[in-house]
Amino acid sequence: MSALDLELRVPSRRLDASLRLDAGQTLALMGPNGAGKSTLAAALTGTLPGQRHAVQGRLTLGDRVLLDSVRGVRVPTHRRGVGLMAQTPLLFPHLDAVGNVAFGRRGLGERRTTARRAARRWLDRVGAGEFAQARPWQLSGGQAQTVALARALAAEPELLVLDEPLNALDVTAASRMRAVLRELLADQTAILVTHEILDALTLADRTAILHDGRVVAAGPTRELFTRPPNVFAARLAGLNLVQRDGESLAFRAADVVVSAGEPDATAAVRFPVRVLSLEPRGEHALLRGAGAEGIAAGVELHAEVDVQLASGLDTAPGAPLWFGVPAAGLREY
Ligand SMILES: Nc1ncnc2c1ncn2[C@@H]1O[C@H](COP(=O)(O)OP(=O)(O)OP(=O)(O)O)[C@@H](O)[C@H]1O
Repeated sequence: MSALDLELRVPSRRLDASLRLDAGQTLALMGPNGAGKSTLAAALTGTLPGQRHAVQGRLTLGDRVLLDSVRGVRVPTHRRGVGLMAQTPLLFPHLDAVGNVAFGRRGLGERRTTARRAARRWLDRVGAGEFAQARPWQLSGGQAQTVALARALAAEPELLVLDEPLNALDVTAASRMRAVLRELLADQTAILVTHEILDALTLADRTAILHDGRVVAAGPTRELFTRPPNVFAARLAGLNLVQRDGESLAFRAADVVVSAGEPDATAAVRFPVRVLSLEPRGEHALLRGAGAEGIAAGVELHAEVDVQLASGLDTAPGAPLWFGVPAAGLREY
């Protein structure tokens, strides 16, 4: 297991990011579209087009320097010890699952029988042993992704980069893959690119948020989303956000008190809203409203309401209601 230390710049894509990751930890890399997540992933694996000129900075993995643009050190992709699991499995169609998984080890000079034996072990570990003889076209999306995971792991990478590995999977296949990843990432240094807060929370010790090519927030995952340090983290955590006097007010849907009439002084802020929808969520319901006037005018706000309470309110689309938030539920950025 190796620690990761990077300071990378890709000027053509406006990426300028520094990150550190302890050996054996998983870091979730999050951020809006175009933030630079895939660019950073490709710079790590050494697969960015025009890599030689495009990427500057320093990258160390364990005690090995993989990139140092000042000293002219650039370790090529196949010698980095960085494995990639991409959004789509990209398996070789002419090889069966074992052949695909063994491929990387063969590339490192291992004998065919030894490589295939190791490949079978990895297929078993990811729960894909039964597909060993299958060709890629005989596999479902989820099955092919598990084979791709086995292939990435079979090369025994010091760092595993997973670029939105659950993206193309249906709900059942994604749940299964999440369970497999949870077990395998426990003692693997890894970077997981994801848009899903659930994946960050279940799979990653730490999370870094990229915005416009910069790391704008980083920390232990649970802490980052429970007490978002800034507006970028608050937005990803799904908090309500309203602008006031150049500041952002953030609050959780669970902290909103919904009422038919204007809230009393227990609410530090109050917003008149028009109902957009009421969506049942077990004992609670998610009430979506649009701010009707004042600082929240036109802003979509969410409140988590008790179904008993919701049943006593007029929640038809367009109905007027009030959202109030006590001081304890407010964060200002
Ligand atoms: N092939 C490319 N050629 C040139 N610029 C690119 C290319 N791909 C992405 N970019 C630019 O690089 C920047 C970072 O994009 P990148 O794809 O890394 O973001 P991302 O965070 O992975 O986004 P997404 O969540 O949509 O995958 C963006 O400004 C984007 O327009």
